[in-house]
Amino acid sequence: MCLKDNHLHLPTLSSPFAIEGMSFRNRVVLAPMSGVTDLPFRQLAWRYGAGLVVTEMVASRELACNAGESWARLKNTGITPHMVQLAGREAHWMAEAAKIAAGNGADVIDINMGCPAKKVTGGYSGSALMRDPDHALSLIEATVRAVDIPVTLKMRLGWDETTMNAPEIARRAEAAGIRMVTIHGRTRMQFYKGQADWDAIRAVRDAVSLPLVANGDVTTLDDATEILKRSGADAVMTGRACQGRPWHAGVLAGACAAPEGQARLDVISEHYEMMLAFYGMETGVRHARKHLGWYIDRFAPDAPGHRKASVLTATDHKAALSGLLELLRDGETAVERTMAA
Ligand SMILES: Cc1cc2nc3c(=O)[nH]c(=O)nc-3n(C[C@H](O)[C@H](O)[C@H](O)COP(=O)(O)O)c2cc1C
Repeated sequence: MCLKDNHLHLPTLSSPFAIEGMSFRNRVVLAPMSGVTDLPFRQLAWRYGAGLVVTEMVASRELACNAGESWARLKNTGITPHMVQLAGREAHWMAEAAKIAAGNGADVIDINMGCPAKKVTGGYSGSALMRDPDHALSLIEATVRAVDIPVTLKMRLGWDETTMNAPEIARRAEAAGIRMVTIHGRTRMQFYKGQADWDAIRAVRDAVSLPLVANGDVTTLDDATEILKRSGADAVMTGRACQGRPWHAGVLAGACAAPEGQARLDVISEHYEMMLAFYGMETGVRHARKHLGWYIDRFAPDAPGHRKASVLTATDHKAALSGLLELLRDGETAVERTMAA
């Protein structure tokens, strides 16, 4: 297909798209992010109009053995479809975990083959699986066989620049029954360095006819349009750009306007309360700190260090929230003053 044709057929971000057996309300997907896209965050992203949201990765063996925080990661209320991401290195545990997830309300299982973290790749899961496509395929086949809900796959371009095997794995995954592939346009060895290579994702487009989601450094509407054009993908996935603005995927999809002023403070307060309710007071206060930090960095970037630190170290939830709101109000006043000058 020539570029001109491709441009003419560029899908609109706000339009629905489908995988076999299921359709999604638009083409902007919130990326799975461990420690970030917990249930409160996903609920907000969903309410503001993200087309699809994905849980944090759930370690398959832990889930099957009832250990760790896996069960909390599996929870869902009010989001349809419920897409659960599983990570693991053994076909047996992936299959067991997939059955548990499906039995507990998952509508889609996503297999994580993209995580670069040493803790994960050291255990030969995440992107390490891309180094051994035969083994990766055995995991995929076992997962697909275990459940009768759609199974999707998220991976990188390859392990490093000499082994860009995403097209080969995608082709084999399609034959094994995978229903959608997401590609982060970096290799594992790049971690998060440099720019994601949106053009390189096109090699996967050319290899499979599955629905394809393109990911990596999508922040603005222009980025979202450009990654679709360059990769030939059907949908985009955005991750870090949503930190400190859970509504952002919905904004990119044209489903909502970014909240401003008091409306923004209200969402942020609600997010805080949701985290306290989800994790319990003590863990909630600790867990919420990274989100508060992102809100401050985004909306009060010039906040004095000592005020930011006092919000982020507060152990009392009321003190943390009131300190945060004060900082954000001051941040807005500073922006208004700059604009008036
Ligand atoms: C804090 C953090 C946690 C992540 N956790 C996961 C995860 O659990 N599963 C996964 O497939 N990818 C994970 N990723 C990768 C993202 O899903 C996404 O592929 C990557 O951030 C690139 O997209 P972006 O440039 O829009 O952020 C994580 C990324 C970040 C920054």
